[in-house]
Amino acid sequence: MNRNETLFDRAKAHIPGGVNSPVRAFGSVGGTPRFVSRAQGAYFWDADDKRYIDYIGSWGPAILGHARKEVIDAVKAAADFGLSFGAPTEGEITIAEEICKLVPSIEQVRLVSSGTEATMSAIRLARGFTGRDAIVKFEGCYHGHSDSLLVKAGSGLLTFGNPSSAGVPADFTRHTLVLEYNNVEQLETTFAEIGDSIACVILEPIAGNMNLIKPSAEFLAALRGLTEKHGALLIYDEVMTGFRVALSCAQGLHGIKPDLTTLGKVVGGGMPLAAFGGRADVMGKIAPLGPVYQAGTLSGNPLAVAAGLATLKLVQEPGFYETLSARTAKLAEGLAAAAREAGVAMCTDSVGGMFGVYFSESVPTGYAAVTASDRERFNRFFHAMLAEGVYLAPSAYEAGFVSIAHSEDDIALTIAAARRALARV
Ligand SMILES: Cc1ncc(COP(=O)(O)O)c(CN[C@@H](CN)CCC(=O)O)c1O
Repeated sequence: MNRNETLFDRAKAHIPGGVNSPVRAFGSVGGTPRFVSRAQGAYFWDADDKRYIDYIGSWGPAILGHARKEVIDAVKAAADFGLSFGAPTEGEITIAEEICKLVPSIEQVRLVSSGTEATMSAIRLARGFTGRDAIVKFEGCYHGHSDSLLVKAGSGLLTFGNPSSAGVPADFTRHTLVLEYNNVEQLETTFAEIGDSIACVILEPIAGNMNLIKPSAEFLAALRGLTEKHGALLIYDEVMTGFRVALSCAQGLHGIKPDLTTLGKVVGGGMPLAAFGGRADVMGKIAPLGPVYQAGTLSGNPLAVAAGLATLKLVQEPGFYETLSARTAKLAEGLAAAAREAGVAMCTDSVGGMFGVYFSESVPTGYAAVTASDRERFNRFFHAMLAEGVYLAPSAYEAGFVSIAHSEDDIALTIAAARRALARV
């Protein structure tokens, strides 16, 4: 056995499934997870000291590449002054000011420690602000694992959701309606029927948890118009897209002003920091100002704030997103060209530093199309690329991520590896 296999066996003795987050177990693609021993820039090395070009980047946070010196130094410096105080610090003010400057729809922001906390809190706030219980999400969008969001679509259009996880009482999901992403007509019908009882609609404004799926302009316009008309709040879950697709986030690309936004991943630079924020009148309902309770021992943790501030400073460097987007597009186009040359039905898409690889004839526009793609062929491609030293997301239903540390050479090496891999799948 190699060291990854030995470590996986050892991990399973005391950690359920051997991992601290399910997707890491390679359950969807099979095989043995790679245990990271160290990482630097675009690369990580596994327990057998094999190098991989990393296209997960911690599922989005590592937009600067791993172990970026300025971020590491900021965390080290902060650590010398203490790790956590349970009392306010100036750094929390500074990062709140930076987030509000970069995301104009956010007038007030509360820091938390994970995307799940951010979306759970934003939904509770929307319910508290509107006095309504019903919420709307979309099939294929993931917003973390709070009970009211672990829901699969009900049988009919206006039938509320059923739990998608054991341990979630049906009662906890009976206020959650699950609709189809990009389905404008269904959205219009739903709001016509029950719009005045909907507290909020939450969506990934560019989906990344059913692979990369882009919204149509009509869908975005309908979301904003209908929520406004019926007094429901529009929550943009930008945990993945925030500062990933553009400095102004997905909402800046769309020219849409949501009522609330959730952030995570990039905003914490790889440390446990996430946030929810938006309209001041809505945020004014959150404790200690208002009746909606929310709290956290490690919220606004000084080391996480230091990593986030260092990251937000560096992504504002001139040309950062132009370079990142161009590199990511070059990768996506190169992979698609390699598939055409190999006669393999694989296509790609990208936006900012995110990309999607689909084993289908055309780029999917929603969940049903993604699930119709050739997952088995993706799994073979995943392992062929792993053997080539390229680490893609271990699931056909996840997006990939490029960092500013991925060089033109890394992109060229990846495309060359794909040519060899596609000949074998
Ligand atoms: C749009 C969006 N919203 C919320 C979350 C939950 O964030 P966390 O609780 O994992 O920090 C996520 C988490 N994303 C997954 C990647 N598909 C995290 C990886 C994992 O679960 O291990 C997200 O993508």
